[in-house]
Amino acid sequence: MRRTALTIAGSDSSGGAGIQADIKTMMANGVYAMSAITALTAQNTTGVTAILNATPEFLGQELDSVFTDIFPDAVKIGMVSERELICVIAEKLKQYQAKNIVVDPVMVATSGARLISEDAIDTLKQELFPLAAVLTPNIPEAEELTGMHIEHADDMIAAAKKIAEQYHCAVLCKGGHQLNDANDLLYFDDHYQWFCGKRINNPNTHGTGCTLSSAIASNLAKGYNLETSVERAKDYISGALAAMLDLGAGSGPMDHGFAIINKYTQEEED
Ligand SMILES: Nc1ncnc2c1ncn2[C@@H]1O[C@H](COP(=O)(O)OP(=O)(O)OP(=O)(O)O)[C@@H](O)[C@H]1O
Ligand SMILES: Cc1ncc(COP(=O)(O)O)c(N)n1
Repeated sequence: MRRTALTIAGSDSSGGAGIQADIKTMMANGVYAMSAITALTAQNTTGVTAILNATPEFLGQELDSVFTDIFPDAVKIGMVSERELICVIAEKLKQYQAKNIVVDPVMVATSGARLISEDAIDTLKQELFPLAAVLTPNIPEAEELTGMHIEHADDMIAAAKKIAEQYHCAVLCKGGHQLNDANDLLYFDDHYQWFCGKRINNPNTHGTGCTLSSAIASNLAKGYNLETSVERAKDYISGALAAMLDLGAGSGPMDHGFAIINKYTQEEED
């Protein structure tokens, strides 16, 4: 039977991050994708110009519609910018006993735009983190969550441990951007494991965080354990970066469809 996954996140009009990246990733990873949209963003590869949040009532109705019909085998949570929206998500996830929850604590876009209000970060920690199977902060997010300064690989271990112990969940601290790009640290069950990838020299990294967390959720939905899901997700994102899609004037999107070459696309590609 086809496995299913739900993304609860914001829409990116340029299609490289957010809901659009999540759905493309889930499809490319072989699961049926569903969405509950928390916000519309007017955004492209150079920046975010406007954000329109869903109302908490509407988000609740989206979640009811999904959970009462096609129950997701995994849930990925991305951009949620307001406290009331976070509370509705937590309430519904508990009500429906959602499983395999991956929380990407999205705070700032690659382009620099802030995607969560300051006061919502505490609510995110209190309401959503304890429900997560795994949290996937990047280095600035891990710094914000711990108050620590992360400069070396050892700092990533210490920060991930601190977050994991505080919220009783696994933590994948992503090395991207600042430190060592392709090396991510998974802290779980009182130990850690590095997932080392080959750094791909591609400036187009818009949506890497969304893509990685959705690929992890997809693999959890298919029944893989956490370590295997992270390994497979890294393999997928490396392929999407290595395809060297080059679109837009800023940090462009990856090629989420790099692995889906079939009779409908082959003729045009040749
Ligand atoms: N140049 C690169 N080559 C290979 N892998 C990369 C590269 N840059 C990032 N990654 C990988 O992409 C994944 C996402 O990490 P990253 O730190 O970019 O997340 P993020 O900062 O949340 O992303 P974003 O905010 O851009 O969406 C990680 O597995 C990371 O190792
Ligand atoms: C709707 C939405 N969600 C998440 C991100 C973060 O992705 P990135 O940091 O790659 O811009 C984004 N830009 N837009």
